[in-house]
Amino acid sequence: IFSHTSPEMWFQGLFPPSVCPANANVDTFYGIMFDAGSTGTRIHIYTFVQRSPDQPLELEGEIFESVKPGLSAYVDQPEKGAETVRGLLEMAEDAVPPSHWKKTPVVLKATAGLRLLAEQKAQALLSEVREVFEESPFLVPDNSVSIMDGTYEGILAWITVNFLTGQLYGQNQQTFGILDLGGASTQITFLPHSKETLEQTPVDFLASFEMFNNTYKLYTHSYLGFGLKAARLAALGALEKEATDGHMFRSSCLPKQLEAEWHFGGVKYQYGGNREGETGFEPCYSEVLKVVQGKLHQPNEIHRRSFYAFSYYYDRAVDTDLIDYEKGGVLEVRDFERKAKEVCNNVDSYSSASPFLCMDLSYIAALLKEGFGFGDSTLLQLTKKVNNIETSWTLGATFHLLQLLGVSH
Ligand SMILES: O=c1[nH]cnc2c1ncn2[C@@H]1O[C@H](COP(=O)(O)OP(=O)(O)O)[C@@H](O)[C@H]1O
Ligand SMILES: [Ca+2]
Repeated sequence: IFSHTSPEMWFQGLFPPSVCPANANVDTFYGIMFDAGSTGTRIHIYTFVQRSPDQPLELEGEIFESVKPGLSAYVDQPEKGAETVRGLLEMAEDAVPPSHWKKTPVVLKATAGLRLLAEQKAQALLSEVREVFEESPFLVPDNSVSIMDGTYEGILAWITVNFLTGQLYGQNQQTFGILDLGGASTQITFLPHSKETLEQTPVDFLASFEMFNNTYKLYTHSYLGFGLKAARLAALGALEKEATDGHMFRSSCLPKQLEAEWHFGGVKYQYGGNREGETGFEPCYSEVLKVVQGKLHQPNEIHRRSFYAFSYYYDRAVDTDLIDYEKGGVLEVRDFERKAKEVCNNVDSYSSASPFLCMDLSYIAALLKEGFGFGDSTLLQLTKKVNNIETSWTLGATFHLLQLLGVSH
């Protein structure tokens, strides 16, 4: 059982915690969770305190670091890929006191980038990472390096957000749905209230689990290939083609005169603007529409639920000044479309930021509206951190891990 106290409250006493006599029994626990995403690898080192043996663990803080590119970029150099993990793990040796190393678990879960690789290549990468873990001074549980099922990605991120916003304990639980837009996959997760949703939803979109003495039945799905970067390739038509080498993929979403190269998942792509043809929002939107139209399940109930959105929803909103990088903010779905029009109809003046900005914003608008079926005026809470903790599935995964290891109940 966990509870979350905001950091401000811990320092209300007269004494800092370390010298306060009442804290003499406080136990500290650490948990190390790696997120091997399609665009980068990240380490989350969580600190928990337990004030007395019968009290729940409290989340005290997080240390976060990341490297790019992700493991899948090292598809043919697994050892080099594992070295990036070693570098991050060395940070954990500084963050966790040596006396705690042996009982601090370290786990890595890979998401869509590795799901898309050939099984053998993905396993080679994971086995190199396993060796790095075994050489470390930390506790390496069984199955500590794996590819995570997309269903868990959504559930665990939902747990993180609702835990951090205080919706999983106490009275007045009003949970939030979550929208995560990664590089290679995207997740939608919420707690349905209506019987119709449960009846009209394919069974593999529903997941039951128990936590904090409650049973939850969530609507959740991970769409592989619908992350922002995978969507770029789909819009460019680069996924249908067998041989990408030497072929120039053109799009009306890109600056007319642009010609460039791009590496993703270990493959090189050449792409460019529509030199002869049209550019701008209208033709671009119809390109990205083809990527999502009719391909996603549209639960009616999303119109009546509130959603937190993060990852690339957040990053692209920051890039176009829709929200502040530190503070985040609340947006309407239509704000993404409005920005997409602005950027796409002026694509040359924005291309220094990223030549893909018009395509990315158009895709986000299309995904939300035509993919999931959100209305123009649906409000989205854009958030990167809550109480200074990253909104990532990694916290939910760490809870689950500590529970399995019997550190908490
Ligand atoms: O801890 C985090 N907090 C917030 N955003 C994160 C965190 N880790 C990754 N992201 C975001 O996730 C996006 C990249 O997706 P990722 O590389 O995880 O692809 P995938 O989920 O498809 O494997 C980026 O927008 C990045 O900012
Ligand atoms: Ca991710």
